[in-house]
Amino acid sequence: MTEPALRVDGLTKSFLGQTVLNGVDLRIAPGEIHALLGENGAGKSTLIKILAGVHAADAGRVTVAGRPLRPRHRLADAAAARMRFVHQDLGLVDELDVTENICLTSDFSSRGGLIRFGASRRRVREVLGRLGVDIDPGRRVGDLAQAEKVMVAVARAFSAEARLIVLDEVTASLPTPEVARLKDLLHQACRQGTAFLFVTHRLGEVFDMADAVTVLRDGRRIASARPADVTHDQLVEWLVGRYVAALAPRSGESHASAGTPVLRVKDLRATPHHAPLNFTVGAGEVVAFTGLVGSGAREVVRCLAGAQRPQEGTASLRGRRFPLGDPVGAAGRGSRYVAGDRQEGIAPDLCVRENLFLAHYCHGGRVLRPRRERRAADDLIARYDVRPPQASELPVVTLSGGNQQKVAIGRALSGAPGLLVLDDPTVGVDIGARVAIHRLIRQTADTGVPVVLASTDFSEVVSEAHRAVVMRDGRVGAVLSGADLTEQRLISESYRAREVA
Ligand SMILES: Nc1ncnc2c1ncn2[C@@H]1O[C@H](COP(=O)(O)OP(=O)(O)OP(=O)(O)O)[C@@H](O)[C@H]1O
Repeated sequence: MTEPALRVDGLTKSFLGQTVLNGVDLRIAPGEIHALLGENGAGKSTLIKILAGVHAADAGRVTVAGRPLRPRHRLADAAAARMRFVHQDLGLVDELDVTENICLTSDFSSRGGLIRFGASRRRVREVLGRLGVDIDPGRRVGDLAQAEKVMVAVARAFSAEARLIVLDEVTASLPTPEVARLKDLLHQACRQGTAFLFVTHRLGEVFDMADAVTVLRDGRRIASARPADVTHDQLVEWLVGRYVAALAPRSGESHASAGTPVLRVKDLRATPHHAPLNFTVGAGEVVAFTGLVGSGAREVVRCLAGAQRPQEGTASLRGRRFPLGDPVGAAGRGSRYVAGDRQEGIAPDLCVRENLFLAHYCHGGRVLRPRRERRAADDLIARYDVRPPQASELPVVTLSGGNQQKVAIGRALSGAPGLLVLDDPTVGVDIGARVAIHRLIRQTADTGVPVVLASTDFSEVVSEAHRAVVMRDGRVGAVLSGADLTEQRLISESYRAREVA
């Protein structure tokens, strides 16, 4: 009988007396794509870090292709067992080309101590060819689209003759069509015997890509199954511990029509590659900018938030000049921003409570008495379901990634914003928090606040936006609303724009 590519038995780990993994078992067959699901803080990253040798388990055993790793194994042991890890930041060097990035970890071809660049490039071309990836090995990685970067990172892991590749939320900010390209690549690698452990919060990807799925909840393995044998509702129940009707997949709903335009943007060119863009957003309207990665949608939203300086353009909010590319000026007009990049969104040296009140104090809010501030922080933690519930005084960096995102959202929504600007607000958050965040965005919009959203998640765009602006190469490809705003149209318009350009 073939040994599993990975076998995990009774893995247990505690941090500061809190049990984070509790006797977790896992089996992954060679050539299998195995999805790992769990709410924020369920223990997925901790499991992966133990596999990688970053954290030592308190108990349990890891066996790779029939050979047990020694207890408290190190990074080098994981590498020797041919496990490779692709994290969300991908770990690529933008300044180097594809060949250099791939050979950095899997060795350059050399003779007599000298690197043979031609031979290295040929080898990389052969690896990319085996995976069906059409990227020139000489291209600078910084010039690639995000989906291509993900493919280079997977190819790099694959080229090291990996037996098991762990993908930690690498699809989190990839739009639906680009996930389909990644799926083809994984299937190519699987045919050659490589197995994948694949962390995602998108249940659709489990049904679309995975051969098997394991669900963790509060550090315990709740179930493992084949996606074909379970329903969406069953997965949700395993994830959150009960059936929650609100977590069923939502299709586009007819929103109340938007009010009169309050935000007017004129001739905005976010970068030298953008065409001038004119748009308005009504009171209570949610306008989404979307498209394939690199379409230029995100930059438009970042200019509004002040996170990026535009080339040119002017704006007004409720009749008053609104500064573009000026974070302090934008905040002074009541704009609140949730950054897509979590590193940008939190102050890592501060605790959760301090992070929650950062915007309040930075914008001249009244100083609260310590006890009142602690109580208010606890209320926000409960409202946004930040875990653990006693997180108030913990350093924010000890929270799981998704819970850090909930803190950033809580900070933006807690005041009374005059404009809400969101960049992929639900990346990395679990489905329960996603529903809660969407509800809060809608409640905020319902009070007359204009909302501008950049999102790579087409189902989010369909369910939350009144209007979607599909961009490509810094230009508007299409504007969709009402019955035209469907995932299918978003996909076809994203690609149609590419063909037209
Ligand atoms: N170094 C650490 N010190 C203290 N606590 C930690 C540390 N790393 C993780 N934790 C805690 O362990 C728990 C599990 O975190 P983990 O990052 O594994 O969750 P996750 O399932 O990956 O969540 P997410 O989906 O948000 O990434 C969380 O409660 C987190 O606060």
